[in-house]
Amino acid sequence: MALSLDFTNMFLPGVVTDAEWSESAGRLRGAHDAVMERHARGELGFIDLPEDQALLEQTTRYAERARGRWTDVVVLGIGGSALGPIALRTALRPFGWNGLSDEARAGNPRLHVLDNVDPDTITATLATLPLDRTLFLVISKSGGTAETMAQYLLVRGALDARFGARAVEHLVFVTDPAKGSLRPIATRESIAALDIPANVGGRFSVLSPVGLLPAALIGIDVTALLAGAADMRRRCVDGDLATNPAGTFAVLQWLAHARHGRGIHVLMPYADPLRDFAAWFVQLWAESLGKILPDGTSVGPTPVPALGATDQHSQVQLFMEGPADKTVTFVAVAGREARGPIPALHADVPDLAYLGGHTLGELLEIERRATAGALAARGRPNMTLTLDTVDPWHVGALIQFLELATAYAGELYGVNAFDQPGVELGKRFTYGMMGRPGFEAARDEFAALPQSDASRRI
Ligand SMILES: O=P(O)(O)OC[C@H]1O[C@](O)(CO)[C@@H](O)[C@@H]1O
Repeated sequence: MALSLDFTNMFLPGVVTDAEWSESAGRLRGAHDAVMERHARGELGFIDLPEDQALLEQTTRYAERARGRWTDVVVLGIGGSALGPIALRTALRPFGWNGLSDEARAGNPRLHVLDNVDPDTITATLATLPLDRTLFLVISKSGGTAETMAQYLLVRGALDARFGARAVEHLVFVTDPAKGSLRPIATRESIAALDIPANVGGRFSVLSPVGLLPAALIGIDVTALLAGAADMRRRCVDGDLATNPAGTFAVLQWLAHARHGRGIHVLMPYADPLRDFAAWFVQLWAESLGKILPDGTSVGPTPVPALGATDQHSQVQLFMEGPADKTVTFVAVAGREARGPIPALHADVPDLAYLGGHTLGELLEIERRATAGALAARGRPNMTLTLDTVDPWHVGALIQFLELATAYAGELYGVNAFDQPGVELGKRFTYGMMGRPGFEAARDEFAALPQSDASRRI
């Protein structure tokens, strides 16, 4: 099977029981029906993205026209508008844009994703780019996020100064079809603009032009990406616990948390190309599920990113012997056993000699199995998602798997997985302090908070 989930190690003494598992069948059916009802009402557009031919064509047509013109593509965005493009770049153009030789890039541009407003990073990036050969993708669902707008203003200033009226040729916006500040600017100035459907939220948008456009521009097969996602969508077409992999994952995570206090959910790929998927998953799981219930109770799991084997020498000590409050989901990649043969040298040095004749691929997979076994031996629940290979099809399937699982988990936790009210207060304080009109009350509310106390500084 192209993407499989082994959840044997969730059924350990003191963790998920067979009785809980059987009882969960109805629970998943309820969650699935609730998700599908919202979808039928026109919400949760992420479910339609794998089969949205119009958006795929919009994207590929733009990428075709751009072919050969740019050496560098820069995404301006943050959160869901940056983490998806980064995860795709790392997975499918491995070793980073700057690690690929010109030949390996086969004429495709390099992809940079700003993802922050650190002045040093942005200034340094802009200073090194060949502006005349650089395309900037301004990606924002809301079309108004402060960080992205600030990045845009900086870039726009540089482009205007250099190219005058032709600056707009270096820009493409990816945003809501109607709302936000970017759309009217695009219309007024004839800047190319691609759509994020109104019913697709930022962290669920990687399979819209948010992820597809940067991916297509650097030569990733976005048709295969969507085909893999569509296949996963079909596998999750009903709410049957025996056949729905995303539902199974969501139910197990929820049971481990709600029934057994395992609310820290580690995602640990054993494959460098998938390392940034863990960061993408963190936003998806955290921003979707960390919420306040109507009765005032705060709920939600805490996602933690990790990387195998690297984190075996860092976080795994905590996973093994720290508080019994975690689940670990490994992501394995099959079929790499022959890769990276280790030379048989130093036959007289036992600490080295046993490695000779094995391969790096074998070592990595054995280390993953050893860690999973060791955790299980200590009663620490874990699962393994296995991809046959890391290619666009499998990455698309992985994305749709985790997005559907998040939607189901929202129902199981009893929260709306598709809003993020908790980030608003900090934004209002920022606007107030930055002098944005209409946010004077927020500025005053912030000023009235207890201020930093000199006696508590060192
Ligand atoms: O794509 P936008 O609208 O600029 O939002 C960026 C990010 O900001 C948030 O709205 C809040 O953190 C995320 O949900 C979103 O991914």
